[in-house]
Amino acid sequence: MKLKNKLLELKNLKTSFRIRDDYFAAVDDVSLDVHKNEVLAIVGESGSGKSALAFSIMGLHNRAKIEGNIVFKDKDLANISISKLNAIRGNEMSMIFQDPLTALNPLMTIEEQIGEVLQLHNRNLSKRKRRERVITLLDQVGIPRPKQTCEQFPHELSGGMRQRVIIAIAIANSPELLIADEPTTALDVTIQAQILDLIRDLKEKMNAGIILITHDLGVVAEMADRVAVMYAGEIVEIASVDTLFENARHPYTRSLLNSVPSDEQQDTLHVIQGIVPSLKNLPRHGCRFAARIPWIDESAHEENPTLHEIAPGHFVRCTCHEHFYFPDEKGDEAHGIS
Ligand SMILES: Nc1ncnc2c1ncn2[C@@H]1O[C@H](COP(=O)(O)OP(=O)(O)OP(=O)(O)O)[C@@H](O)[C@H]1O
Repeated sequence: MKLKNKLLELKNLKTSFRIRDDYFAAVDDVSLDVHKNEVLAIVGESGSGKSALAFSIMGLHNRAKIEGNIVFKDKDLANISISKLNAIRGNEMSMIFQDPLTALNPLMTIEEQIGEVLQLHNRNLSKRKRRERVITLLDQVGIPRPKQTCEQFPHELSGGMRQRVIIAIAIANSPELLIADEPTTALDVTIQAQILDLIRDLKEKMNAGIILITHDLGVVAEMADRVAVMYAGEIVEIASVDTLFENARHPYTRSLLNSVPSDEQQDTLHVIQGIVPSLKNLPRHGCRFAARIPWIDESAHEENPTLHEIAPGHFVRCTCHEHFYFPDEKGDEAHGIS
């Protein structure tokens, strides 16, 4: 796939949190690009660093140490003043948060909350024009009675409606980059499909670049152009969505895909056991996934694993993928760690 119009470039991004007297990297040396009119999905288990990555791009970590570069349209967000960052956030770049209740102010009406974002980035907007724009946005995100909803408070709306309001806020100023962190996790399937349609519209009609963080590989298959797989703070594989589903290489990606039952695979479902270690206990040297595939010989791993471009646009970390296999269901004791 030919990609142009780079919108965002992360260069060796490292986000570390302080635990007692030391810093521990939750995002470790991540480099990736996002382009206009592209959905880049970021997948990985809980604790792999997806939200920490998103919050770093938005500059929302209070006390984390951020190293590396976050280049958005030629500005390095990791190294600009908070006032310059505030002019970009909610305007050229915005985020849909996981939990609509905590992201909305319970004491403000829906009109006030959306109006606030509009006003912040366009002080000359008259009250009448602002209200018109709020109503248009609510209509655009599929809220059936926008005028009535304007007067309501968040607790008066259903989960699906609240999530639509969050999206209306996120797209209020037609962002060029949108980060959606598990935007549909809490919603039922029908609402989920509608919200995903809205995000797709934003990409296609407004030419936006979208980072979609999700656990759900079905959502990835439906929405993504490219996929980055994160494990223990690192990107372990990046590929186009078709390549990822047809020819995933990294043992972690393969086990993620293998944990989703498919029609052909009813009898054998090899799930690699264990979880992402806690931040303090992350392995910092060698292949971070090695402990979860102990039946693969140590010599298969690189000493300092890097991302290798094994085909155009397809990057895989470490050489262990060349030697990886799922242990036979019967016979092999080393089926995973518990
Ligand atoms: N503010 C913080 N202080 C200390 N550790 C943190 C902080 N935020 C996140 N972490 C740790 O960083 C690691 C990555 O967390 P993160 O929330 O980014 O994972 P995630 O992949 O988004 O998980 P989930 O899918 O559950 O949201 C975890 O070990 C988490 O406990």
